[in-house]
Amino acid sequence: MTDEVPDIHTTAGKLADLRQRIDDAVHAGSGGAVEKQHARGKGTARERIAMLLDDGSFVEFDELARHRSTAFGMDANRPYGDGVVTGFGTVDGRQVAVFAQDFTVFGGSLGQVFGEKIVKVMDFALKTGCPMIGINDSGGARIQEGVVSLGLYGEIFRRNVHASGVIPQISLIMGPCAGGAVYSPAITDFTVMVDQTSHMFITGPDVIKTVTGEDVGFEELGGARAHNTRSGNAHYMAGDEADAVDYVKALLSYLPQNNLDPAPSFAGVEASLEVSETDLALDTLVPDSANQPYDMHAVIEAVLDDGDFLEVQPLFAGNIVVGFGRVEGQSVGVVANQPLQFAGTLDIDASEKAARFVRTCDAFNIPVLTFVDVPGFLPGTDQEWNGIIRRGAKLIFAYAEATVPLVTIITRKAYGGAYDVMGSKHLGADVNLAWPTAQIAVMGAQGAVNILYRRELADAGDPAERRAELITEYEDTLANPYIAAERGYVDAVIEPSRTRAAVTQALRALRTKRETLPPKKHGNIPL
Ligand SMILES: CC(=O)SCCNC(=O)CCNC(=O)[C@H](O)C(C)(C)COP(=O)(O)OP(=O)(O)OC[C@H]1O[C@@H](n2cnc3c(N)ncnc32)[C@H](O)[C@@H]1OP(=O)(O)O
Repeated sequence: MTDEVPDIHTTAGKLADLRQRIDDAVHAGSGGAVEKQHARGKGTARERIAMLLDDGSFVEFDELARHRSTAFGMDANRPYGDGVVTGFGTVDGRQVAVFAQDFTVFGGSLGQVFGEKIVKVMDFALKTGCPMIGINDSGGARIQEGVVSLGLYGEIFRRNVHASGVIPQISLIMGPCAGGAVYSPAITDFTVMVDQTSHMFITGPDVIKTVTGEDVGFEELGGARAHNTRSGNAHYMAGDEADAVDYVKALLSYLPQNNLDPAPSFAGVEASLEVSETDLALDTLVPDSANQPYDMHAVIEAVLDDGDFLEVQPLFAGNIVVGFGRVEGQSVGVVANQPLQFAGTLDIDASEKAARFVRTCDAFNIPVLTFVDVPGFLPGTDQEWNGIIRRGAKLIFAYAEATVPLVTIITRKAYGGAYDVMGSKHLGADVNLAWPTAQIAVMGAQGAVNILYRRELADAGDPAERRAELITEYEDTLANPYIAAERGYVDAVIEPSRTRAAVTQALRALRTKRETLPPKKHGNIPL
């Protein structure tokens, strides 16, 4: 831009003045700050928005907003935009609202005007019913503005809560996100972090060192890997910013604009119900030995269109697998026990991961497919004392209150309380199917025989031989799907190769499902 001061008494001058202000806003961060940002492998707020939105679709709000703070000499530095870029645009032609915190201006710290801009765009998303995408890269509450900053955080959290279950909310963490600032992403539906360049924590390494004496670095404490593998706070660990943005776009493709919209569907896709080669492979998937694992991904991919499965939280609680796919072009959510990890047992992390996912699907009108191979809950004092009772109950709560179509397929084990929990008929599933390899019982044969025949085994001449006989008898009598089928607890026992066709037919029939729960203020899910 030229240094020439435009004559604002003329129309041409007024236009030139506007252009100059816009240019100043676009270049609010200093050259040095932008260079530092790029050197860290990070984009600027505007570069990130450009990566997310369809070309030329971005419409900005409050580009010329500036802070009114005078403390600590702040009045000498009043950049346009105040460190956050907000507005709306489209992703694959569908509207989204967006804010991107700009670390190159005041470290992306949140002051009053910054906060008001975010509040405004959130209100816009809620009243127009479009997804809200937040890009976080910030030093947190703007220290110079004190409690006003904290107030605005509270305003944002309240809107996150009110928007929860109404519009999809997705957080990208692309830099620091510390202190109270973490609670906005925590309330949103999905949090995506970038490996090595993003951090989230309530208290940082220095405070931790002072208070507890622990030595821990940023990355170990709150990096993308820590939150994707240990805490479960994040849903995807991206290799870089482009990967993170691609994941968010993929997520959006499965989600409706809001809770009043049906989930996206690619009209005109009609699945063949003929058994295909991929379908046939399922007939030989389950090993003869009940102790041998197999990869549940094979089943999921055989059922979903083109085998496309977008896994959510793939690095956390691998004993349960959750994610999105499509059946006949229609979005579905998948919840599946994974025999490859802890034999697919349910523990606290798996229960909470699946419960949140089922509730996300239910809020956004996405049918849930559940694949069951679960030997029970993970035993141990660690699990009991950390609250597997109340935390495992969340999964029951989530299934029982879900009113979207629920289709459950038992591939092998469905033992004990875990049988009930995993999308059983009794919790309200619509169509329940079992493979002939299903074992639906109170417990596995070993445990059952030890309890039922303790005295007989103690007295037996050859206890090992007698135990083997009793185990076979138990397996032949109880560890199968037919007792459940006799009672209608499963609607049909099907050959594995018929699974895709059976699921497709079930979902076709359930498209018109309407179910409502008794009116109430809200349930009281055990938190
Ligand atoms: C509710 C809450 O949010 S509580 C949390 C309050 N926030 C904090 O405690 C974090 C404070 N900030 C920091 O610790 C560091 O700035 C970090 C770790 C976030 C980033 O460190 P670096 O990448 O080295 O960046 P650096 O510290 O140079 O910050 C960049 C600029 O942003 C400014 N800045 C960073 N955080 C803040 C803040 N919270 N308030 C005001 N200015 C800030 C810095 O003063 C610096 O300004 P300058 O370029 O004019 O010198």
